Amino acid sequence: MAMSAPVLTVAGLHQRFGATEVLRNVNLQAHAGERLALIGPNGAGKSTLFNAISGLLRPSAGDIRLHDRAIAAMPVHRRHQLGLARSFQISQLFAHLTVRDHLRCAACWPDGQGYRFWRLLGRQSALNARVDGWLERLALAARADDTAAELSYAEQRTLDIGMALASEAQVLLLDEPTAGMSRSETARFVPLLRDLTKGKTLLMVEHDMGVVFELADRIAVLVQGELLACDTPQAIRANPAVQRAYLGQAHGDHT
Ligand SMILES: Nc1ncnc2c1ncn2[C@@H]1O[C@H](COP(=O)(O)OP(=O)(O)OP(=O)(O)O)[C@@H](O)[C@H]1O
Repeated sequence: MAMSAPVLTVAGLHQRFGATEVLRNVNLQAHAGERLALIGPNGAGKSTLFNAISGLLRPSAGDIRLHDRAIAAMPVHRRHQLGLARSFQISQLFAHLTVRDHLRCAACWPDGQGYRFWRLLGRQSALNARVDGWLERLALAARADDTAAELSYAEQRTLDIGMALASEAQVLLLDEPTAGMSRSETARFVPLLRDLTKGKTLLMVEHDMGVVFELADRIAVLVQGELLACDTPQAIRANPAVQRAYLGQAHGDHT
């Protein structure tokens, strides 16, 4: 994995809000098929980094590259067209649209048709077969004709992530994927997420250290806007600077 060219590169990233520098010279790479978790204390700059990568913020300085394309100045939809999708902590679903129709919308995206043609495309059997496949993989087949509002919170998160996957995004940014879930929902969701995202490049912000250590291939630790370390879970667990800055307390709290 370390030999492959990075899929996502953050290089020398700075983010200032007025006089306050919230991110300072952040350098990060994610490789194809790698699951990278971003952790750090409250206010460390995790959401700010996510916002810069997904396109909600224009960095003050530095580069963000998707494969070899510079994306730091691109609007969100262009990044999505290039295969970068973000799932939000609060699901971005339409309350009255069914699960099947959500997935149908998302599955139209790679055909380059845009959302407005989804009704027309819905008649096509290839698209329907693709959507049926996603319903199975997401374990949402029994909920296909229910509206998003009728789903449990965990099912809504699953659908939200499923839409990113159905749009054939290769790089997924997941904003606290298990936040708000009960322990049993999290226990069911983590293996599902692992299975669904196999082969995808994943960058996630997650506060639950149990989830982080179970899912991540590498963990990036952000402290006060600077990247303190980025390494395997074992190395991060053993890193004295990380323990001092954050993990000693947080790991004990969450697991
Ligand atoms: N638009 C903004 N304008 C000014 N300051 C901001 C803005 N957005 C974030 N900040 C500040 O930047 C710092 C980092 O915030 P950020 O939300 O990125 O941290 P975080 O690591 O995601 O925290 P948490 O774990 O609590 O979500 C905080 O001090 C926050 O107050």
